[in-house]
Amino acid sequence: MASNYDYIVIGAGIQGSFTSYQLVKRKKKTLLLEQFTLPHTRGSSHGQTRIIRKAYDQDFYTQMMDEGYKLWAQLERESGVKLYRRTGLLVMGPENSESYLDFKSTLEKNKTPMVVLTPDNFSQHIPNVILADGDGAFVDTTAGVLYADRALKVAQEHFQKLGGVIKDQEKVTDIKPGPIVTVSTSAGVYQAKGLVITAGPWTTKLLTHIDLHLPLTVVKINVCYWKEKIPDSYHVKKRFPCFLLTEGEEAGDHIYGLPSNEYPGLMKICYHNGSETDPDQRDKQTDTADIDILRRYITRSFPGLIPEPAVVESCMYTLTPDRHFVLDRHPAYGNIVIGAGFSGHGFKFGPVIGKLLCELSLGEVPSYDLTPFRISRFQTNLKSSL
Ligand SMILES: Cc1cc2nc3c(=O)[nH]c(=O)nc-3n(C[C@H](O)[C@H](O)[C@H](O)COP(=O)(O)OP(=O)(O)OC[C@H]3O[C@@H](n4cnc5c(N)ncnc54)[C@H](O)[C@@H]3O)c2cc1C
Ligand SMILES: O=C(O)[C@@H]1CCCC=N1
Repeated sequence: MASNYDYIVIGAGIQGSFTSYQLVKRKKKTLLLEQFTLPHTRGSSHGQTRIIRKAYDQDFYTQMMDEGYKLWAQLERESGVKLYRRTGLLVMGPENSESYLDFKSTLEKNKTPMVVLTPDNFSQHIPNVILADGDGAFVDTTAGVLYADRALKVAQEHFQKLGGVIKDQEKVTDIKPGPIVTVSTSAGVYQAKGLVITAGPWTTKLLTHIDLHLPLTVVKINVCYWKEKIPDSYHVKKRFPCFLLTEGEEAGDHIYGLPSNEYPGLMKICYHNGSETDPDQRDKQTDTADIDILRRYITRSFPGLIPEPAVVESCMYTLTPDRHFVLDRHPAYGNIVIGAGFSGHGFKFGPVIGKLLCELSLGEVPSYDLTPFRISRFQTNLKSSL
C-alpha cells in the first residue's frame, strides 16, 4: 500500500529542504526523501560556509537577493541560530573587462552599498593581498558568510516542527508520472498530487524515469584550505572579506575565497570549476589541474599564505551551459517541478528558491520572472527523449 501525501520532494539538500519547508508552511502534507543518512557530505550542500552576496553580473540575481537577505534574517530570528556573518565581498578583475564592469554596474544600478578601491588605497583596506596590475577592485559591503551546515539543519528542523516528514536512507528508484505521482524508493512506495525534484548532481539520473534530458554537467570541486604564514592574517575577526575574481582562465571560471574561520589558521580558496564526474564515483575523479591554478594565483596574490593546500575536501557543482538555474515544471507533466543546475552559486538563494519551487508546485504565479530559468531555453535538448 502506498502512503499518500500532498507533495513529495526528492533530495534533502538546501533547495529540497527549503522547498519542503515552504510547502509545509502552506499547510501541505509533505514528504522529503533523501538517499543518504542525514547529515551527509556526498552532495553539494555540506560544509561549514558559503558566500552570500548581491554582487552579480545580472540584475535578476542581485534583485532576488534583496528578498534572500530578508528571508535568511527571518530564519535567524525564528531559530535563534546565527546563520550569517557580514564580512563584505572584495570583487577584483581587469578594470576594463566586460565581466568586471558588469559586476560593478549591476551593483550601481541596483543601489547596492559598495566601496570602490583604488590602487593607492587598496592595501590600506585589504592588507596582505596584491592587486594585479590593471585590476579594479570594489567591496560589496553587505556580503558575507552563511553558516551552511547550520542553515541546512535549521531548514530541516523547521520543516519537521511544522509536521513535515523526512525519510532519509531512502533512495528513489522509480517515478511514475500521472495526476497522482507514484514514487518508489529502496524502502517503500509513496503517492502525491505533486512532486518536486531537487536532486542536485543526481538530477540527470532521476529525470530518466520521466523521459526528460537536461544539459547538466556534474563536476567535482576540490575545496582547498591554505595555511596562513602568520596566524589570523586573513581572519574573519580582522574583518578580512570574502573575495571573488570576475575572470578566470575560461569564462565563468572564477577564483573565490573566504576569510580564515572554519579551520584555525586556514583560509578557503577555491577554483570555480572542476572536472566532470559521476556523482556516485566522485572519489575516482582525481584531477588536480585546478589546484595548480590556485597555487600560481596564491603565490602571486596572497603572500601571507603557504601556496600548498593544507586540507582538500570535495563537493560537486551541477552546471548548466549558461550557469543559470533550472526552475520550471516538467514540459509534459505539469505536476512535476524541477529545481536543478545551481551551477555552484545556489546556496545563498535557498530560501528564495524554496519559495519559488513551492509557488510553481501550487500552480501560483511565481514571485519573479522565471524566463532565465526555463527548460525551454535549452533549444536542442527540449526534443530530448520526450
Ligand atoms: C565547493 C562549493 C562551494 C560553493 N560555494 C557557494 C557559495 O559560496 N555561495 C553559494 O550561494 N553557493 C555555493 N555553492 C553552491 C551551492 O552549495 C549549491 O548550489 C547547492 O548546495 C545545491 O543544492 P541542491 O539542494 O540543489 O543539491 P544537493 O545539496 O546535492 O542536494 C541534492 C540531494 O538529493 C539527494 N538525492 C539525489 N538523488 C536522490 C535519489 N534518487 N533519492 C533520494 N535522494 C536523492 C542527494 O543525496 C542530495 O542530498 C557551492 C558549492 C560547492 C560544491
Ligand atoms: O556563489 C558564490 O558566491 C560563490 C563564489 C563565487 C563562485 C561560486 N560560488
